[in-house]
Amino acid sequence: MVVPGGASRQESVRLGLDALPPEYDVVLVHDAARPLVPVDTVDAVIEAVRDGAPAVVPALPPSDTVKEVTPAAAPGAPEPVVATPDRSRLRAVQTPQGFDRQVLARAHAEVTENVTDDASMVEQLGLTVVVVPGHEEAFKVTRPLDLVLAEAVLARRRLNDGF
Ligand SMILES: C[C@](O)(CO)[C@H](O)COP(=O)(O)O
Repeated sequence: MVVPGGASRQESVRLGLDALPPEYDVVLVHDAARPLVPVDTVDAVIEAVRDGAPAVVPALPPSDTVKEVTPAAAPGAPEPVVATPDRSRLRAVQTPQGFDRQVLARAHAEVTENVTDDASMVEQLGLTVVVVPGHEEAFKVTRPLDLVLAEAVLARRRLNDGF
């Protein structure tokens, strides 16, 4: 089933949820921009939801040190650093994000502010979101270099797996 998207990522997810037949109680929200996510990652997300987690995200520890900044005083000016979060507690989150259907529906009914992922809406309900291991091949293909990497991943898969 294909449903026309909305004006925002949240609205598109909500429209998809509204159209979902009643028999499905686990819902995955995936970025089309992550076409190479391995099936094992998808399976791990589904399994964690089936095991009782209200919301599950695949994620990787960042390999860079991450800084929090304040916005630059003028466009192009250097940004002042305000903090360096402890990297061992940070995770770079991917998709598909998995949800108990009722929980995701409640999040979309109650949370109105703009967010960058659905799991953060569940966090705002005060429910626990859990992390399962993500995969380096689940990166977003949004920049020219990502396309080069995607082609390399596909070439390796063709060589190793025949597809
Ligand atoms: C959901 C997401 O992929 C998690 O990293 C990310 O937030 C999506 O961001 P986008 O700007 O909507 O691609």
